[in-house]
Amino acid sequence: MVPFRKMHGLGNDFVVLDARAHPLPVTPARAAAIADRRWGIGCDQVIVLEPGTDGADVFMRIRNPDGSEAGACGNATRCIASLIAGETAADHITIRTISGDLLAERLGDLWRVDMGPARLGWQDVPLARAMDTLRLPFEDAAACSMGNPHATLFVPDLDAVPVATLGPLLEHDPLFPDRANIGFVQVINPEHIRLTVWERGAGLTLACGSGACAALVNAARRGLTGRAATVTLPGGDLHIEWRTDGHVLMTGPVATAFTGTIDLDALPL
Ligand SMILES: N[C@@H](CCC[C@H](N)C(=O)O)C(=O)O
Repeated sequence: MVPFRKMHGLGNDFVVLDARAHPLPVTPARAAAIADRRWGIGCDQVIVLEPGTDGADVFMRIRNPDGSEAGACGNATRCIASLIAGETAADHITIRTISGDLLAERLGDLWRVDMGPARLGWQDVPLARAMDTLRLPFEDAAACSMGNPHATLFVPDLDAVPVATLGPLLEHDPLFPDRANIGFVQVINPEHIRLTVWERGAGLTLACGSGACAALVNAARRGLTGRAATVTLPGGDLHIEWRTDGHVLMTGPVATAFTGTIDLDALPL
C-alpha cells in the first residue's frame, strides 16, 4: 500500500505520491486510473515527487488524467512548496519540473511562486506555423507558454461561453501540435479579470494557475490590463504579476483535503 496526500489549490485537485525514497511505478496508465473519479481516487493531476538534486528541494512530475505529462502546474507548485516546507520549516522552496526550476516563497497563509518567464514566440507555445502569438487566426485569442501551452480567448461575457463544447475543440485544433490549455477571459477592469480554463488532458477545472499567469500576460500584452491583476476563477482568486524582467509571479492558497493509502497493483488498467 502506498501513502498519498490529496491536495488542492482553489479546487484544482491533486493526488500527491512520494517517490523520493523509493521509485513508484506510476506509468501513464496508472496515473489515469488514479485520477479517475469513479474507478480511482479522482483528481485533476497526479503529482509524483522525486528526489531533488543540485539545489532543488524536490522534483515534481505532473500527469494529467489522460496520462499525458505536463511541464507546469501552478496550483500544484504552491501545494508542493507547502508540503516540503512542512517537512523542513523553510520559507523558500525550489521545485524542479521538466520545464525548469520554480522558486516558491511563503507569504503568511499564502504561497507565491515565480513561475518563470512567459514565453511569447510561436515556437515556444508551440504553434504549428509562424505567426504573431498576440493574434491567433480564430476567435479573439492570444497564446503563450508558461512551461506548458496556453491559448487565451477574450470574451465579453464568460457566463455565455459554452466552455465544455469549445474547450475540447480548441484543445485539439491543428494549430497546437502539443494541444493546448484553453482559457476564456472576461476583463472586468484593468486590475481584475475572470477566467475559466479547459485544461489540456484534464477538461474543465475549478482553477488553473499556469492558465491564470498566461491570461494576465496575454491581457497585459493586449493593453486590457496592467501588469498585475486579480484573476477570479470558479474556485477563487489568484493574484498574478508579470514582472518587467518577464517572470510571472503567482500568489494563492493551498489546502490538504485528506490523506490515505492506495494499492497501485489493484488499479483497473
Ligand atoms: N492545473 C494546472 C495545469 C496542469 C497541466 C495542464 N493540464 C497541461 O497539460 O499543461 C495549473 O494549475 O497550472
